[in-house]
Amino acid sequence: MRILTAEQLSEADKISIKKQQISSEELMEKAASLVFKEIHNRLQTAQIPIKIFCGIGNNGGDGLVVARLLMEQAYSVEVFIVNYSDKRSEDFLSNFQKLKNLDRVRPVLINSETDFPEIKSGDFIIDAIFGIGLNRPAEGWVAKLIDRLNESGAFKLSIDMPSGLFSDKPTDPDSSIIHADFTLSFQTPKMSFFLPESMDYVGDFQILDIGLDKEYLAKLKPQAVLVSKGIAQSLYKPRRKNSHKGDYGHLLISGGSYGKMGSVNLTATAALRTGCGLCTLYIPRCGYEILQTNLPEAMVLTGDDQDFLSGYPEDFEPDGLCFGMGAGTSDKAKTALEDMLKRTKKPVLVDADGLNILSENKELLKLLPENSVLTPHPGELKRLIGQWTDDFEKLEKVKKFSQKYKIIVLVKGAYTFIVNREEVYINNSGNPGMATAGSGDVLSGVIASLMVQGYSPLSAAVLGVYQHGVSGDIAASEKGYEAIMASDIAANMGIAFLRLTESDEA
Ligand SMILES: NC(=O)C1=CN([C@@H]2O[C@H](COP(=O)(O)OP(=O)(O)OC[C@H]3O[C@@H](n4cnc5c(N)ncnc54)[C@H](O)[C@@H]3O)[C@@H](O)[C@H]2O)[C@@H](O)CC1
Ligand SMILES: Nc1ncnc2c1ncn2[C@@H]1O[C@H](COP(=O)(O)OP(=O)(O)O)[C@@H](O)[C@H]1O
Ligand SMILES: [K+]
Repeated sequence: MRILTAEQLSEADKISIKKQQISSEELMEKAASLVFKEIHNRLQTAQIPIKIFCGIGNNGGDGLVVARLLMEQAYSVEVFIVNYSDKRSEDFLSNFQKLKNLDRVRPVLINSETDFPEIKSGDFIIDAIFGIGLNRPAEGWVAKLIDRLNESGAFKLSIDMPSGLFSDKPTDPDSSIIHADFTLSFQTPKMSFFLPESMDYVGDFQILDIGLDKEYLAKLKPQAVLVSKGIAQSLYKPRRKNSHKGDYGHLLISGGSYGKMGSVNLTATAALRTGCGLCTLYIPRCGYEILQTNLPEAMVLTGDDQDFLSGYPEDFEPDGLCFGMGAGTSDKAKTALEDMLKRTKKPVLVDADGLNILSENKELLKLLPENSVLTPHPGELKRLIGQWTDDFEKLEKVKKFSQKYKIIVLVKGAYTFIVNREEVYINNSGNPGMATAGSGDVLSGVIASLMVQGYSPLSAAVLGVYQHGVSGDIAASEKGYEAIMASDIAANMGIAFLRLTESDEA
């Protein structure tokens, strides 16, 4: 699914109306009917008090259509017009008239704080105040109304956008924004749904296909692409019957230090569970017995130092390299990274302390082979690219950084962003149970394993992040969020690949 801006979407509305020879009112009726169906499916005519707050633009128009359709099914509906301006949109006005014609309803105009209705925690609120037309933060009594709705404890369903939230630019966190429990959004998800600063306003969300012109939408340059199972399936390369371990690549994982050998174990386990043919670990001496005992499938080479990573194995030509987990940032580890980068022309994956070493020694960034993959979490990212003022600026900085060094950069989080120059992918699989020590180490193993199996670094990153999340979701369904350990994410990778190749009907 492609993420488009408010501007692109309103242009697409216009083009679709023209091409499909329908009126904008008909498009609104269609869009709002989809919202109504979702509500009706869930409520099944339950007589809970529904309070619909409508602005005076087209988002408000949607709310009016939903109100009418709910009333036709004998729901208990009260409609409030958030009358902040007299510049009502045409489609708002015609739907306002249609609603008044029902004569079972008297929409209440809210013109100031004194008109606010009482809102009880058992109410069901439909928020149709502002949609993608928001052009400044909510102010005055409208802001107070939003605050009041938030404080009410009532369930809040937002149409298209939580009111007060911008779709594709930063929103001032001190402004008033609906804290939706659920958002039903039209045609495509919006960028702010995925950014850590704004995702909490959206609640769970669902996208409703309102039938905008597919041909036109396909031509638009998206802000980002949401990674779906379909995309992951299109990247997947099935294993051939006529193949042997040499066909699936030899990965060298370099990391670890005294007390942190577990990270290498996790990365290597994940890499082997993701199908690389051979896996060699390059580690400090203290890890030799640990890893040879724990993971017989991996081969182990050690450097000269007992506790820290040092040097780089002589006469060794793996198909790909993964550096950094548990490595520490000692001078020896820095030299180990430098030696590795000087010896390889193939894209590498750098994670964890490898990233911290790059942050402290920026000259090493120039040694990264083209299309190398960096996998920072926000803390590591900050050290690499510097502070940002908001999530949109962060994304722009990451794009520039990716362009400058010709590399692929992940921004890990609840939604992981995969940035390849101007191109952005957003991953939607995974769950909060994965916020646990070592799950990033597992991710590195998964991506690096795919890289040595002949996937391009970008495909490996997109498919790897998606599969990592699916594997975490399988672990969550078996164990619950709290009990997930990083090793469970690695352990479920096989099932995640089985799921990937299953058709959805199955
Ligand atoms: N035919 C269409 O264009 C369709 C539009 N749809 C709905 O239309 C919405 C967009 O409608 P609009 O463009 O009318 O905009 P909105 O309804 O989102 O906002 C209403 C108007 O309020 C004004 N405004 C913005 N920020 C404000 C603020 N902080 N305080 C006071 N006034 C402010 C703006 O002038 C804006 O046009 C979408 O989110 C969606 O819900 C859907 O019905 C699908 C079809
Ligand atoms: N709330 C969440 N929802 C989905 N995925 C998450 C969540 N929290 C963390 N993750 C995933 O878990 C991994 C954590 O990586 P990282 O912070 O590097 O952990 P560690 O350093 O302990 O290995 C990332 O891939 C991230 O996307
Ligand atoms: K809204």
